[in-house]
Amino acid sequence: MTEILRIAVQKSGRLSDDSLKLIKECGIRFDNGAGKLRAPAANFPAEILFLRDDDIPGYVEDGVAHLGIVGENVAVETARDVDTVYRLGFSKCRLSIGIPRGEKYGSIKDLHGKSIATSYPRILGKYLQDNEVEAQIHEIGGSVEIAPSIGLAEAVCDIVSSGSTLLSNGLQEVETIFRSEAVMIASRNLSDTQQSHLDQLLFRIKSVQAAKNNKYILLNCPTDSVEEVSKYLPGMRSPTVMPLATEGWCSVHSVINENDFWENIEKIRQAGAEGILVIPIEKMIL
Ligand SMILES: Nc1ncnc2c1ncn2[C@@H]1O[C@H](COP(=O)(O)OP(=O)(O)OP(=O)(O)O)[C@@H](O)[C@H]1O
Ligand SMILES: O=P(O)(O)OC[C@H]1O[C@H](OP(=O)(O)OP(=O)(O)O)[C@H](O)[C@@H]1O
Ligand SMILES: [Mg+2]
Repeated sequence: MTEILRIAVQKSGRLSDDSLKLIKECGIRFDNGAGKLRAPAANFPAEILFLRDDDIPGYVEDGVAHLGIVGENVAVETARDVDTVYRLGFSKCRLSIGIPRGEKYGSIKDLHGKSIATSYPRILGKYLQDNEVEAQIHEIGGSVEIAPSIGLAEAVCDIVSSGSTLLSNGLQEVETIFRSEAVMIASRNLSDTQQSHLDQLLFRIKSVQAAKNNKYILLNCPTDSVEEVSKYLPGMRSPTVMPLATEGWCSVHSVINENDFWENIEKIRQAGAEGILVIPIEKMIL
């Protein structure tokens, strides 16, 4: 068995750019020249395969690819025997039911006896079954939102992000049945060596994501305020505090989480901080 990791990514589509960016941010270099469907990594025991996203779970199940990056919607719909090893946080979208705009909608029960066009018959079928609704599922490969306007079905179930595709096809979103983001899936029969390569890769991904979720912050504050300011800047262990040349003032350095950023910045300012600088972090090793 080959000991390198074959990582399958979408060749061209919504997942492609972010998947390749993530691999590159993990320090893995490869040459993906135009039209190339396989690219060996120069500095990691891996090879990148460029495939149709729907095919990726099957390749990973068969062990032809060892890892894959797909939307969770595809991972669940294809129902292959693979492990979801990491949620990657990009390509967030939802699978929703849409009906012609202006039509009345009370609950999913309203779809009883109707026909619904979708590329996700398994996820939709389970949702309908769980809600004891009997509807006719009409499976189509794409351009699903066109279905009601050409008389193919009375409702649709497709991916929604901004909602603009539904809107421009005269549809309204009435029910969200699944929330998705890109996930990394892995084959269930990796060798010990491949598992250790995967552990290394996941460690790098976590470091990249931690860096994205945090900022490095530097500020000046009166020495008397250091304790109050530090309450909002726990940092990785505790903030670094250094005296300024101006007596009675300090410089405080720390890390601040993106989610708490605006709320904490306001409190830090009220505590007397000034000259606040916020700098992106490239990697963060936890
Ligand atoms: N509008 C969107 N916003 C965010 N994520 C999306 C959006 N549309 C799709 N996705 C996510 O990206 C994945 C790939 O979408 P894309 O439209 O590129 O697939 P595709 O047309 O089936 O591609 P392929 O040609 O590889 O089969 C989807 O399975 C979903 O997880
Ligand atoms: O809510 P929105 O922001 O409009 O996004 C939803 C649309 O995005 C996807 O299609 P995509 O544009 O990737 O084209 P495709 O149908 O060729 O895959 C999806 O199939 C929807 O049609
Ligand atoms: Mg596809």
